[in-house]
Amino acid sequence: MDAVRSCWSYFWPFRRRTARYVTSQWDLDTGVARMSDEEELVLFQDGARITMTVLETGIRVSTRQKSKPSSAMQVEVVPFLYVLHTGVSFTPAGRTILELSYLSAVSSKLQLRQVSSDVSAIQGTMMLKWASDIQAKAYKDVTPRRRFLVFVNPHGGQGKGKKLWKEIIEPIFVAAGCVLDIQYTGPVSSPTNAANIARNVDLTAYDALVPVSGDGIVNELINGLTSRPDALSALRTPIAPIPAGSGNALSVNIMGPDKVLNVAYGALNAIKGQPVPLDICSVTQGNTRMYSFLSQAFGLMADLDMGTEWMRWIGGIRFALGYLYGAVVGRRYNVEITMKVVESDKRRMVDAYNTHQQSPAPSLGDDVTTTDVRMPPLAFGTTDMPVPLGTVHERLEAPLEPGWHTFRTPVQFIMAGKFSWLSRDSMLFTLAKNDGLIDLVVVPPRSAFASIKTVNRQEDGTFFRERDCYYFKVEAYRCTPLERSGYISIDGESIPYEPFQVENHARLGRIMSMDTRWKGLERIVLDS
Ligand SMILES: Nc1ncnc2c1ncn2[C@@H]1O[C@H](COP(=O)(O)OP(=O)(O)OP(=O)(O)O)[C@@H](O)[C@H]1O
Repeated sequence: MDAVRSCWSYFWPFRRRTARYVTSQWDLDTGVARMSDEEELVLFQDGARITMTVLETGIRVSTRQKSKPSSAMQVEVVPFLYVLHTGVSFTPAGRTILELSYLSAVSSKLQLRQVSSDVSAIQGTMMLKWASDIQAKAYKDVTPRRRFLVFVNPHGGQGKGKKLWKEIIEPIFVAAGCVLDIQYTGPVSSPTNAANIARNVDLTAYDALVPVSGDGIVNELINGLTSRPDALSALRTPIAPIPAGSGNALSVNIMGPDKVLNVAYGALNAIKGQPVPLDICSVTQGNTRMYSFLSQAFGLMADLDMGTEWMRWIGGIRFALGYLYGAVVGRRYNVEITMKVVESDKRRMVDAYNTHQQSPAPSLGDDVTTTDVRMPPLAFGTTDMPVPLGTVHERLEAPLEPGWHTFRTPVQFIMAGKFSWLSRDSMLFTLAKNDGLIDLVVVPPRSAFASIKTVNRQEDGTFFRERDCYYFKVEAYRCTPLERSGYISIDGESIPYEPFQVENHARLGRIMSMDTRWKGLERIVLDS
């Protein structure tokens, strides 16, 4: 073999001639599909010659337009993850048709590509094996043809939900052979609100609930599922969010801030993702119990969300404008906050975060199975009951001993959350790990200058380092507004401006994700 190779290189001019011969053969191409011994498949579709070679990690797809033989060949390696479907069908007329659909990453947005080509000239069994091998690699750990209950919010984000669904997401699901039930959601007041549907639907018919929306519909789905008599088993139906709202925080935390711009990636996540556990928080106001999976906000951070609803049409930038306005006006909010602190030392929290990032992600198999399907009782009661005040502080301070602490103090804002990203340009809970605890950030009143100066620190996740950013890991907390009016936001939705209490329930829900870890900073290095 070596001798042949050295002969070959010695006669290099023949190599060039052979190459030319291959090029000229292009003109003689008959347009008949063929497969070489190396399993290189040559197909013809819409005036293009497509050559496919199966590699270890995916398929190399080389496309050349027949009308322009001299044009450059477009070559793309499609990872198996991006392959939606490969199959062979036989027509009544005796033709063999290969169908292959995949997401192409050639342009900045993932694009659906579909090949459907007559491959009758290739032996049928050979073609079947080729297609089924690829299909098996494309769906290595996942069942193909998932059954989805899709919730399209036509009103979500900038009102583009329906268009995104029709033009991008539905074609991808259809190409992947998914079985679809589609519900267009209505406002909370209507019977077609997402919570109502989730409360009543037969969940055994679906592999996932797919909201084409922002976080508001996900919140409604979770509240609908938790209100069922079979709440705990219902919550195990994975939710696969597709970012079509204005904030889309859940999707950012699954896919990362760049991929979240790509709704096709969200569709792929629904098709190929695996369920990962999701903590859910109980929020009580008197005898009302509701659920939150993302964040709770009080003060400026609630005002900039709820107070800018009227600017929804401009997209996510409304949050930035709301923040700037509040900072310049210098609003302060008097509050009493009581919390059960587990950790309040930033250095120790950073160490724990870095250790978590390096250790294997917890799997669903670690979950304790229980026969009880109702929501767990409240460990810390409701706002109707006295809460242990613990040590009472008249001003903010940290670190604190673990246990109950109460602050009575004016604040600029209080925010509690479960994930690093609040939106694709805001990382407030840098140390969050969705790990059974709630990350609670309390910021005292600040000058407009200090607020604006640190805006970019919320973007890059360094805000928690600010001396006046008090960062706590808590099991539960109660927030009592001491002013008459304002906003409280739960997962971006407004609730009455009254005391509210929050406690965490670990791993009750399921979210579909192609990553076993929630997105956040890889590693945090604190200055010495
Ligand atoms: N057909 C509809 N018309 C009006 N409002 C609707 C309709 N369907 C749903 N809604 C309401 O829209 C609200 C927001 O939905 P969604 O989460 O999709 O978008 P968003 O709030 O823009 O996104 P984000 O929470 O990421 O900012 C929900 O509270 C829901 O009640």
